[in-house]
Amino acid sequence: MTMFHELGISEQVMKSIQAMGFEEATPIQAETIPVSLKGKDVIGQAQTGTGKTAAFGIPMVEKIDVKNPQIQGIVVAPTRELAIQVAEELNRIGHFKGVKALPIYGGQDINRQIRALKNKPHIIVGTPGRLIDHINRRTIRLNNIQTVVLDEADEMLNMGFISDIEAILKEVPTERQTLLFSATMPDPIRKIGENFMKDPVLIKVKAKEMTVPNIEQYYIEMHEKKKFDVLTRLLDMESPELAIVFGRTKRRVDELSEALNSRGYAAEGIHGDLTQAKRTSVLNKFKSGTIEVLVATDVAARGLDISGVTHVYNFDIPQDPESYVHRIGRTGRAGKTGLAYTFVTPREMGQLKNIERITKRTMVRRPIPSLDDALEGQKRITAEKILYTIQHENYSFYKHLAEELLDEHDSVTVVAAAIKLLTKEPDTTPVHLTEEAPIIVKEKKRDNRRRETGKSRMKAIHNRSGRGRSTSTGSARKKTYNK
Ligand SMILES: Nc1ncnc2c1ncn2[C@@H]1O[C@H](COP(=O)(O)OP(=O)(O)OP(=O)(O)O)[C@@H](O)[C@H]1O
Ligand SMILES: [Mg+2]
Repeated sequence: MTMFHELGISEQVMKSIQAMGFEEATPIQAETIPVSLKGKDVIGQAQTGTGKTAAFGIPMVEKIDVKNPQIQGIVVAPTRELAIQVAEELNRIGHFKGVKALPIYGGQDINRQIRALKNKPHIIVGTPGRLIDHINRRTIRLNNIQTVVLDEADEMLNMGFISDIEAILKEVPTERQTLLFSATMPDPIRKIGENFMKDPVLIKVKAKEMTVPNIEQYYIEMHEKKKFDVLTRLLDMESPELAIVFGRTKRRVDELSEALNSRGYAAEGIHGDLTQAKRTSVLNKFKSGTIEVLVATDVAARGLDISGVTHVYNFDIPQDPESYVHRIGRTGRAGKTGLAYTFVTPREMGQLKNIERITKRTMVRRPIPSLDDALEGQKRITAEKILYTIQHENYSFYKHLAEELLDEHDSVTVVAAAIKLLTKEPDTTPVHLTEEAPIIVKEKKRDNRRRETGKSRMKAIHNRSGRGRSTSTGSARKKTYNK
């Protein structure tokens, strides 16, 4: 256990940390903050939701000279929403010191950003495309930058972004400090990152698994056509506080959110083809609980920190193990618990095994839930609501009517009718979903990372299916197990 004041942090920043409600430093913070304060380049890898933002944010803010009006630090992030979130966190950390961070991202009026830049932010948090735009217009100058952070570094150094990153780093003085952070860091990508760094210190918070232990991980094998019913049954059974459903494509996300709405769920979609205004409004509605299901492409997979996300559903299995780690990491953050379900078609079982091998964690097989399971779940929720009302609310106003009803009917009849009225019965409104092609991986594809013998692979398969069966408790579940 490490307290923040043991890490050499100034009084002003300590005040912010207290105001943010942080008591102890998380392991990645305890390990990286002292090294980073010494000015060393750092590659920091730790599981999702373990406070990597403050791990780079605290030393970054410490290094800023508030009297210097030039941009001294830059954070590059893969999505607009993440850039906004990271800038917010840096502003919180920098509050008492007077350090200002500004998010710069595509889809927002560039002139508005140019005006905001006149306020002389000390740190810019940007998405690559828009940053390059500003560099080319000479509306931001990076010649005084001392610290560069690549958040979600493996994503930023991947094919889609690498040339942008190179273009940005060309503008930054070479005698800078460079920090790379992510929950995942495949070796080949880490090596690319090292080319941009000076004697980097690799700080990897030791963990047996790549995913957080407090996320329960399940998979359900089913045919493509069954997926939507399974999703709605699970939502009925588990009534998540907030849930994220990940789909593979933008079309998928649009169709899924429409289908969920037609069955009475408050859902909206987020993906890269929507206007920024729409993306922001959907995300805000989700944060405030106006919508309870966010349907998303991988645009929402990385970095987003939304409290209250209790469930993640991979409606389509992710393209790669890293995406899996980040998607499910939207729940189970900062020590909270979470549940993750992955839907897998029979032809995609190879991909599931790949994910399990790379994350070093097995998912527990779950049976296909039945309509009865869904109804039972909703009935239980009604009962919980009634009990809560009995204990915590004032219902004396309704007692007279209750007595009148009980004069004519027995109590079980009255209560059963009331439960029926309060219970959302499973809705089977037909919906339209275009089929997605399955992800078929040859088992050998990623074996260069961690070779596995045929024998141990068989053992893994055997263990998993064994565990799946032992978790199917009720008879209804057992019946549907092999559907
Ligand atoms: N020392 C701390 N004590 C308590 N809460 C903390 C601490 N550090 C960070 N947090 C909180 O934990 C949550 C997750 O932090 P953060 O978003 O930085 O995680 P992350 O490691 O960057 O995750 P991801 O890999 O998903 O990006 C945030 O809500 C943050 O405020
Ligand atoms: Mg993060």
